[in-house]
Amino acid sequence: MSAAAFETRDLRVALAGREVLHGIALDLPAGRWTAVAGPNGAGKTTLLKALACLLPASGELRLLGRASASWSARERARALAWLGQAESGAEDLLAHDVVRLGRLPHQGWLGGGDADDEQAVREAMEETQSWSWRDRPLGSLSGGERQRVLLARALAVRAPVLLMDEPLSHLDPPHQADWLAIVRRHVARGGTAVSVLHEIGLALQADDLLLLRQGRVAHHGPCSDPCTHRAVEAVFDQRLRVHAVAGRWVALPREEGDA
Ligand SMILES: Nc1ncnc2c1ncn2[C@@H]1O[C@H](COP(=O)(O)OP(=O)(O)OP(=O)(O)O)[C@@H](O)[C@H]1O
Repeated sequence: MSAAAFETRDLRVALAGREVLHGIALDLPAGRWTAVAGPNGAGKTTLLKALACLLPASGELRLLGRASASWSARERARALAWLGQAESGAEDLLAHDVVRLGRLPHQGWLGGGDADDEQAVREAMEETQSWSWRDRPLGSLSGGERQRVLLARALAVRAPVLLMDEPLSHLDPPHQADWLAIVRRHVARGGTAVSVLHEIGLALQADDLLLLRQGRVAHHGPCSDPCTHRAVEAVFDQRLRVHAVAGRWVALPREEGDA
């Protein structure tokens, strides 16, 4: 798929009277995984929320080729699944019911899922290995278990576009690897994934890397491109180095005296 999942022109967001995104122009391709990285406060979460229409923004925003404002909330909720950072609430809801929320955009106004909804919920919970604690309240789960339930809720939407802000928080290395496999399967099926990741080594496993700094795009390019690696080093003030290890890219902190 070659169309853009998101196109923005002069996208601006102000929070508490201060502009924090300063005219972002982007084409994020569909059918690829884009990781978003950059220093603290660069505007990564704000950009993701603006793409999801969770924040008011000015400028142009198109989702899957159509002006974002022309989508109804329901259409958008079917097209775009959201996994936010440190989501709270719904502590008393059972994990199973939390994941069922992901099916709401597909259900009639009277609610009540059908067999297809239940199938989507079960598959999403099995994919994130959270099915076995489906009858436990969300508030009783560990940070990593909870994150897997929330990921299952996003997957249960079966949306073509997945937007995830720090999806790996609390996940141990095996479940980080499972998350990578889930994202790759989504993309292999033609889906689009955009994820904010602080761990640069993991971000460099995406197809493309979008680097933000001070509310502006510092770089946008393929993770395999050496220019992207140099841009990563620059955006973090040369405080890390990108190295090739066993055919993958890793970013290691650069200490005083390192070459
Ligand atoms: N609710 C808010 N009100 C006012 N300013 C905000 C609000 N949320 C974020 N900001 C500011 O907007 C800027 C961008 O914040 P944002 O959370 O998008 O950055 P980020 O790149 O995701 O940061 P981090 O890596 O620390 O999570 C920061 O300067 C932040 O202080």
